[in-house]
Amino acid sequence: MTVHIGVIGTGMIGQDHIRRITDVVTGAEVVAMADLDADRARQVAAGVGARALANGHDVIDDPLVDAVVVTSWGPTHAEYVLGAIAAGKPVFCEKPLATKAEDCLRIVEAEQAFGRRLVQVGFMRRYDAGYRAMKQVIESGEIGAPLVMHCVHRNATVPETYHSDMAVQDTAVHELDIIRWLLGEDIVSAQVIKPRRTSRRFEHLQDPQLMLFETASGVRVDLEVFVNCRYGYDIQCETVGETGVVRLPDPADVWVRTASHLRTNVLQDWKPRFAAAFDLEFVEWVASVRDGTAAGPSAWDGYATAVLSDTTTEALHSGRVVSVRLKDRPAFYGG
Ligand SMILES: NC(=O)c1ccc[n+]([C@@H]2O[C@H](COP(=O)([O-])OP(=O)(O)OC[C@H]3O[C@@H](n4cnc5c(N)ncnc54)[C@H](O)[C@@H]3O)[C@@H](O)[C@H]2O)c1
Ligand SMILES: O[C@H]1[C@H](O)[C@@H](O)[C@H](O)[C@@H](O)[C@H]1O
Repeated sequence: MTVHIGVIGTGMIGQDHIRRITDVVTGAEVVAMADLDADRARQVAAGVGARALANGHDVIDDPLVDAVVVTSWGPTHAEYVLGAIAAGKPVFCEKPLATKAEDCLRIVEAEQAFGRRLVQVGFMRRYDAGYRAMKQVIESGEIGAPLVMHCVHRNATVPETYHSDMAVQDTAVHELDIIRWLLGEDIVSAQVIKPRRTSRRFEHLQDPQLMLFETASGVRVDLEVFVNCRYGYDIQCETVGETGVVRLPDPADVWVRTASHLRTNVLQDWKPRFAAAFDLEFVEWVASVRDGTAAGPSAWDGYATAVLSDTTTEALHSGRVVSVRLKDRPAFYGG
């Protein structure tokens, strides 16, 4: 059976996912799409022989659409995810699930009322081979109980519209999810330390930021977010356990020795770094839609991450250690 997909939001990542569904995933086809920019939707739709519809709700309600992909701007996600749940259709939503934690809760409640998981959130790092291998090592007990985790998230640069709160809301949000997933427990507090700012970028931006988290069992995590590091896109993660250490590998590249130098290249953005993870994410999502067995990052993960994101933003502004106030996880989500 071919899964017929409708896409809402045909901007940068929407187009990338449409290409992925069309060229990489078997057993799926994009049949309809919409964008606030109708010309853009028409152009992208023509490229894959799909229909451009007037708006996102028409995509959800289209009888030929089996499942929905939401890749519009963050503040519009909640409306479309709630619409898909009301229509009883599986929905893949790019991060964030919603920009407000209370909207994530409304989604969690609507999904439970429907009675079966329909929502998957686009935390693609869970599909990255390096992170998967690291999780396996942690869970095998080979390095003993995890004690400390060191993370780095660097972007070469960001546009001027990027502001200090986005360091957590747009960037560190990936670590907020992956830390919980790797360690299998929740984060209970957050603190943000503001180092000297880079002089190479905007006056309004606190960059870099050093975020400190504590998990329920007492693991301490430090995360450096530096979004104007200039040299490239660099993601690092190291977990220190009682009897060993496990480290995320750098993306494979050749080492060149010449003219008394040894060099290798650094990737420039997230697209090539996580291309294979995005591919696998969609292969597995389409398979789960076909089988009716949702398995990836859930609406609850989207909610927990939104609460953590709010907590960390509060910590940035207050300069204090802020406790995370999460609701109890319902049994529906494995609580
Ligand atoms: N997983 C990741 O690593 C990753 C990477 C990039 C972006 N994202 C997320 O994907 C989403 C889109 O990001 P992007 O970089 O593609 O942005 P973008 O601005 O390139 O594209 C967003 C598109 O949504 C459209 N849009 C806005 N409001 C709409 C509405 N109400 N209905 C229909 N279309 C609407 C815009 O016109 C635009 O074409 C964001 O939530 C972003 O955080 C995730
Ligand atoms: O939307 C992007 C994307 O999520 C990247 O993975 C992250 O490194 C960037 O900071 C963010 O702006």
